[in-house]
Amino acid sequence: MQRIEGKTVAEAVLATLKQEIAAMGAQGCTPGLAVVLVGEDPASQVYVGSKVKACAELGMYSQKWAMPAETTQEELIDLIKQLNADDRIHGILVQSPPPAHIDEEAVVRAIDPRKDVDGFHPENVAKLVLEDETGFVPCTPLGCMELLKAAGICTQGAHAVVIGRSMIVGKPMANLLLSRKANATVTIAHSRTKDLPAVCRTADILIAAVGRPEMVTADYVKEGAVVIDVGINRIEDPTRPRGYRIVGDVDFESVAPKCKAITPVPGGVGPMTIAMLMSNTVKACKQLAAQ
Ligand SMILES: Nc1nc2c(c(=O)[nH]1)N[C@@H](CN(C=O)c1ccc(C(=O)N[C@@H](CCC(=O)O)C(=O)O)cc1)CN2
Repeated sequence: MQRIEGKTVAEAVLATLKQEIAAMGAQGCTPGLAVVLVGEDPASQVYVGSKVKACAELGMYSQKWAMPAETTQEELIDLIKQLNADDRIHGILVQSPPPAHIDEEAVVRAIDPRKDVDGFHPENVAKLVLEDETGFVPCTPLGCMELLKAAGICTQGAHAVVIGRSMIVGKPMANLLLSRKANATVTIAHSRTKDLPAVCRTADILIAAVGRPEMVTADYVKEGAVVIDVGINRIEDPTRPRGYRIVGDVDFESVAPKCKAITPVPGGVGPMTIAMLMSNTVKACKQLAAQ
């Protein structure tokens, strides 16, 4: 069994980006990212902190906007308009999920698609489906594809099963696997799929993006399959100093012995999400500079 170390792959991606950013800076073009957080969700605060830290480590410009939970939709969209017009900013993202009173779709539509480094804007969704590489692909599925590549997993003709149909992971993941580059045969499964374990057992590559702690057990996995665990779930654990631990959607202990390769949680897909965000911001900077 090969353990796919996302942390190591992410570090390599970031090291390459750091050199590229230094060269861009010498040409007078430093990529800039604006990260917007509405509310005080503890996990979101951690992720936003990691994004700003990654920018600093790479020599990128960043702005962090921490707004109170009661921020109105109008105030948030006003900020986005301001960031759209700011030449120092090439990438804009609003940390998800926002508070319930915010219409996330309307907020995403307000972002200039050329600065939508999360790849959530309908224009970028369309570009992914059309395989137009000028668009931005959501960071987590993009990171999963990089992990498959780094681990030497061939997707050509493979049967990939994606569990989950979210706009952030499941749907873009399926599109990437289906693309003419990857050429996988793709099944998208979800909570209403009949006999989910049986469907998953047909997968050469199983992508778990359900958001349910350790739901995918050994009976979901074919012998020799590749398993990519996208889940990041906090579960209570009084033995830990923080009072919780992070587990994936896959029960690693029972599944790993059956796998050809598997990603751990933590240290698998999560760090790649941040690395791909940095990569998308560099791409946005280059594309905007070329216009
Ligand atoms: N606007 C967005 N919101 C959200 C996205 C996104 O891509 N754009 N993805 C997730 C959260 N996320 C980044 O935003 C993210 C999640 C997890 C990790 C990560 O590195 N996890 C570590 C464990 C971290 C911990 O201890 O808590 C790991 O897996 O090793 C990075 C980014 C939802 N929202």
